Amino acid sequence: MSSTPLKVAVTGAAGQIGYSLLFRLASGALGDRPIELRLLEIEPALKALEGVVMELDDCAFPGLAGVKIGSDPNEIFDGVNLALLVGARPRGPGMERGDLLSANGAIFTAQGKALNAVAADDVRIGVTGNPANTNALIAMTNAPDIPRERFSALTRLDHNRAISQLAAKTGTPVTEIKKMTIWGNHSATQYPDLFHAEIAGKNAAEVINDQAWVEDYFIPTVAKRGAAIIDARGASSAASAASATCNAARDWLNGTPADDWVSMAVVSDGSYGVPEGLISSFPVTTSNGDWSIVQGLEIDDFSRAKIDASTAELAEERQAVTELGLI
Ligand SMILES: NC(=O)C1=CN([C@@H]2O[C@H](COP(=O)(O)OP(=O)(O)OC[C@H]3O[C@@H](n4cnc5c(N)ncnc54)[C@H](O)[C@@H]3O)[C@@H](O)[C@H]2O)C=CC1
Ligand SMILES: O=C([O-])CC(=O)C(=O)O
Repeated sequence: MSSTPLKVAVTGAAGQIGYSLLFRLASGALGDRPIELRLLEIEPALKALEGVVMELDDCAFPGLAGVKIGSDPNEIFDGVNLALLVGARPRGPGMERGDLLSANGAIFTAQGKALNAVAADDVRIGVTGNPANTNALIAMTNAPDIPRERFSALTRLDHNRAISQLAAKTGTPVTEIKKMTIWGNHSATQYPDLFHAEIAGKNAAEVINDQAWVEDYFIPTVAKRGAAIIDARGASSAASAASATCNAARDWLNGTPADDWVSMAVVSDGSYGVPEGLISSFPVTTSNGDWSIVQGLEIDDFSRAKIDASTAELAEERQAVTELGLI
């Protein structure tokens, strides 16, 4: 393992997710390698961010090699190996993700360009800020010199939510649930697919053996969990989103176990009929910082319709940001 610190940029670092994410990263969520944090915020939030940095200092984290803050992406992204793009306008009560497209498009255009100009050659970019898939598409398109495979949008929170629901339903530890898949968009159209998942080594759909539960409870509970949390908390999920952001980055950099896979929204190569170029969630394995889409899964008519509906929404979002001139 390299002892040179991994340079990790976090945008929106003074926000809700940032307040959980920074402390997880600094305490070793990505592994034993020390990290240097590069924190990007808008000018008015820098004072609050200074307070968060005081708290990071006060934790005396052994693995935190340095912290730099600022509002200029060209300075903050300089030489970064990992960029976690969290900063965006979050959804409030009654808002759909479409409302966020134009509000957030400009942010991801500028950040894509800055990453293209100054990030390290090995940079990996994870987008958490919503609408995450399309924000990642905007950043990727505005960073033509960075390989497209280096961009990913977060569907790991949905993946974790799906695992948790299956664990609760079957009384099984979460560690026994493997090969969960989220397909499509990080939105209410996403398709949490348990037909290839395993519970203690057995096919999850066969263990559950209750299609009505899958259709009427499992899928909507996972897909609408974000809205349920906003409704209950009056603010969108933050600690769980930070946790999933760490899980996704750790697995991307360090690899997935041989008997499992994870869900990541990555650029489609046309696999499973998902239109080429969309950033859509797939089952993936990772190794040495690279991902590959798990191939050869059988997709029945029920799953096909669900995947198609979510990817159609992604194609509409792509069309909308094309018309806005963002890509
Ligand atoms: N993909 C996922 O699973 C999830 C995504 N989210 C999304 O994550 C995003 C952040 O959520 P919160 O932390 O709760 O929001 P927040 O509003 O608490 O924090 C966002 C921060 O981003 C900053 N920001 C805005 N424009 C920026 C820019 N151009 N550069 C740098 N920073 C900028 C704001 O000043 C603010 O501090 C939202 O878009 C939210 O919808 C939230 C939960 C789950
Ligand atoms: O739903 C939202 O706006 C926040 C989010 O992405 C989630 O919790 O999955």
